[in-house]
Amino acid sequence: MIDSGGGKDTCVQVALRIRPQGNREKLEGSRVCTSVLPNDPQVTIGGDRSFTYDHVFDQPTPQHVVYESCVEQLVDGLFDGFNATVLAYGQTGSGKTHTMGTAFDTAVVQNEQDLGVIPRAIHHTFRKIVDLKAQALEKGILEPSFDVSVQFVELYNDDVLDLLSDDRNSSANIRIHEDNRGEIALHGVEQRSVIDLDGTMEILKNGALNRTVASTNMNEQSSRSHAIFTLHLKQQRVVPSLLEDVVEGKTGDLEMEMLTAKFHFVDLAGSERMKRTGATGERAREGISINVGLLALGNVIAALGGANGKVSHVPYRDSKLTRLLQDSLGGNSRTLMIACCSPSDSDFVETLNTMKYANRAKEIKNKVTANQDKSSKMIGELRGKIASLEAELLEFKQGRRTVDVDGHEVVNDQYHENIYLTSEVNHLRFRVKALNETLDILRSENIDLKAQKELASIPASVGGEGEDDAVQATFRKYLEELERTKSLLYETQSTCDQLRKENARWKSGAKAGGEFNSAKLIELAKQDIEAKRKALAETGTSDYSSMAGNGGEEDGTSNEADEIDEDEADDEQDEEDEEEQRQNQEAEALEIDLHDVMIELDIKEKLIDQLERAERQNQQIRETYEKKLRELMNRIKDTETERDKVLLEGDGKKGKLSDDQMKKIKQEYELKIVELKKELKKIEALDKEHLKVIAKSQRELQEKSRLKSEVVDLKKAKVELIKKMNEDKKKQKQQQQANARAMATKEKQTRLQANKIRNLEMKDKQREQFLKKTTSEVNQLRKEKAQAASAARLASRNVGKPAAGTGRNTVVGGRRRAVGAIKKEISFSPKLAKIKWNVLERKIDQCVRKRQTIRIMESELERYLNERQNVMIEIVENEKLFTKCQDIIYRDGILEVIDSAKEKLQYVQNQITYQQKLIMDVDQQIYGFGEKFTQREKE
Ligand SMILES: Nc1ncnc2c1ncn2[C@@H]1O[C@H](COP(=O)(O)OP(=O)(O)OP(=O)(O)O)[C@@H](O)[C@H]1O
Repeated sequence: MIDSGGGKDTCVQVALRIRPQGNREKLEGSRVCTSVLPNDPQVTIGGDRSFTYDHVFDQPTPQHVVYESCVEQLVDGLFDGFNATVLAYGQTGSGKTHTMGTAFDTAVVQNEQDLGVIPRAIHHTFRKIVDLKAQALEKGILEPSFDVSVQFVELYNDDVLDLLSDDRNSSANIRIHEDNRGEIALHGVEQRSVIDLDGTMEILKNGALNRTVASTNMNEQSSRSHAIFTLHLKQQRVVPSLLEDVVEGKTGDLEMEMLTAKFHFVDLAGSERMKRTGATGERAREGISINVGLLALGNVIAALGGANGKVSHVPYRDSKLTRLLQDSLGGNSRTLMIACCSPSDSDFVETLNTMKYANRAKEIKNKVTANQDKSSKMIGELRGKIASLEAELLEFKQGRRTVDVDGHEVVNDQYHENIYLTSEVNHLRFRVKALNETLDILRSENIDLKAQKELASIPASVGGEGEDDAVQATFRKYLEELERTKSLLYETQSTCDQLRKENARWKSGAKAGGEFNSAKLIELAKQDIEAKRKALAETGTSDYSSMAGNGGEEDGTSNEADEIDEDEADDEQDEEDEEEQRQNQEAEALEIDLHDVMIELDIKEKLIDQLERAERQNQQIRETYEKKLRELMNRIKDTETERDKVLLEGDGKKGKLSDDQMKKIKQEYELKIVELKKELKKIEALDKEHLKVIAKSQRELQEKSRLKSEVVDLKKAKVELIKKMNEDKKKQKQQQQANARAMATKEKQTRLQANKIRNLEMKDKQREQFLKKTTSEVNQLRKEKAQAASAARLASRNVGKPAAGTGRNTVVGGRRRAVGAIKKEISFSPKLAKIKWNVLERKIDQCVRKRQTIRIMESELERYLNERQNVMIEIVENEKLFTKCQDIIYRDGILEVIDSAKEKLQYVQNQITYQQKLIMDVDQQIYGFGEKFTQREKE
């Protein structure tokens, strides 16, 4: 089972798949050289060499078993944000494309059982999406949203080609990019969004058919490139851990999280031997490129699975293939390598190599973590915060909440008071309406009473009751008219009062030159605009001149030689920083200017608005005046005619109304007319005054149009300024990009230099250690020599006076030690180093010779394999001849030939087995020696 990961070290999983023997192999008489024990992930090759992997699939294993055993769980992990990679490796024709499921044949409809890993994974992904959505619906929570997209590229002759692009030559724009989290991504490659199985399968099929394929001796449809199909999955879902809490009622908040993961399906091109594939020309060139890529991959695997798990330098950058697979090997990905091999002994060497390659890959440790977007969690929190703050702000705006002098938040009483007062106002409005209605009733009653009173004061009429009613009605009419005129007069008076007040305010404003003097304001604004415009023009020219200056400087800089000198690099860096700072300052200045212009525009527009409003007001006032004048004049006219009519009627009814009464009525009317005329005069005077105001506003209007044109100018200036800012920003961006490029090159060079320095330092250290060791050895020898010399001196002094029984022995012993020491001194010399060197050379020579032996044995094996093929052909042809031939004598002869061919076949087969065994033995020896050699080197 694949580990769950979670930031822990996870080993690369390895599965070995042995394909069934092909017809050609059977015809050639190839024997099966691999054996797998049932229910044991172990494979044995050549009878006695065994390898153990995470999974071993023998010849008849169907596609779904491979998928379900080791790929399905990787697809499941994709939905928890874990990256995954499936890597198919193996010799040409070993079944990689078949296993991955990209062997599409336009003529043949693929059987569902034959579907490989990729189609099954796509199917699984879309089925899981539907299931997860249904589960969410069932639980009554927010449905997760998914965004699936695919990429399909091939690495052909170390060029990355987009298999989904119409332009096959677009590789120039494709870049391999490593982001700051160390994730590898391809830029310039089409990433197609997909929504269902059919659409994705169509894309996969089209891409696979675009892949470079050619026929070789080993495979009819041999892939000539490494292909990488990538499935990207973006998922937004409710955080599952919190979901349980919500279901249990512990919390009511659901949090969303964003998960991203990618699944690389890598179908590597098969390793091949030119001799066997028969590749020449273009095919040979492709073969070399394939092998180079695989060799680089092998080096990366070897470095990652290094001794004791210590990884020093991993040569990812040696090829594009390894660079693209950087995440998958030693990075953040659950990786499965499916090593494909042939069971036939004719592919013995390749199969053995594949098994060794896969064995090394088992040692690689990846660090797997879920790609969860931490910011999505934060966004949820921030959204909640914004909502509560908005609600709070609304309360502040409404005045419900305030802050007291101590800075404490308090709920405002005024808010409640306002609500109370608003309801009171509504109530009072209602009351006013009711009172108005009562007033109307009282007024009409008053008129009735007045009319009755007037009538009572008139002596009893001659015309009887009917005539009295008529007179009362006339009185009523007059009195009503009188009341109406009175109320109109009150209204007009109050309007006049208001206008008078307003006029006085305007006048006082004009006198004081206060803030309401629009003419003055406009004047001020004009002056301001002029000043700003001048300032802007000056800034603009200075900007351009400074920019031009910069351009010159830049040219100068770009022409400088690109020497890798640290001081120079620092200076350049400083200059670049200064330049950047200056440009930033300029941009800031421009932005301030733009801000000022915008404020100016705002002020001007507000002014114009104010003027327009004043103009509208004037117009309205003027219209009201004119209306009032018209009305008053009409009313005077009406009252006059009414008076004349009443007097005439009074004349006609002589005897009914006395002269005094007539006079009184006349006087009343005259009085009214005089009052109305007075009013008219007043309004005419006001009208005149208002006309003056209008004339003034006309002048202001002219100012306004001037202002408007200035605003247009200012807007133009703003557009120009924005354009200029954009241009500057563009230039700045280009400059920054150029700087970044230069920096990257410098960094690369620095890195290279650092590497060089490190290597040299290491060598120095080694030399130092060697020197130390040698010096201590020399010192030791010197010491011994000195001891020997002193012993010799002592011995010579003691000559002639030997100690009883020991004298001679001591001398001899001393001499011997001295000679030994001298011998030792002689043994440490260039001669000794030469001997050591020779040993080393011999060992290297031995190793090379063993490798050469393997090569010879391999070609010998190949010779026997060819021979077996020929013998098989001979046997088959003779058997055919035998069945066809009727002649008994001739048939006997054929039988004899067949028998001897079979004997030869047996011999050749034995030779093949022997050669394979030999190869394995020597291979093991070299491996062992190689280990020892490395150890010695370390020592
Ligand atoms: N497990 C299998 N069952 C049946 N047939 C298989 C199996 N594996 C491979 N084959 C057949 O073997 C042939 C070669 O397989 P395939 O093209 O997949 O090899 P390959 O490793 O991709 O080769 P190359 O590296 O040259 O592209 C094909 O005809 C394929 O159908």
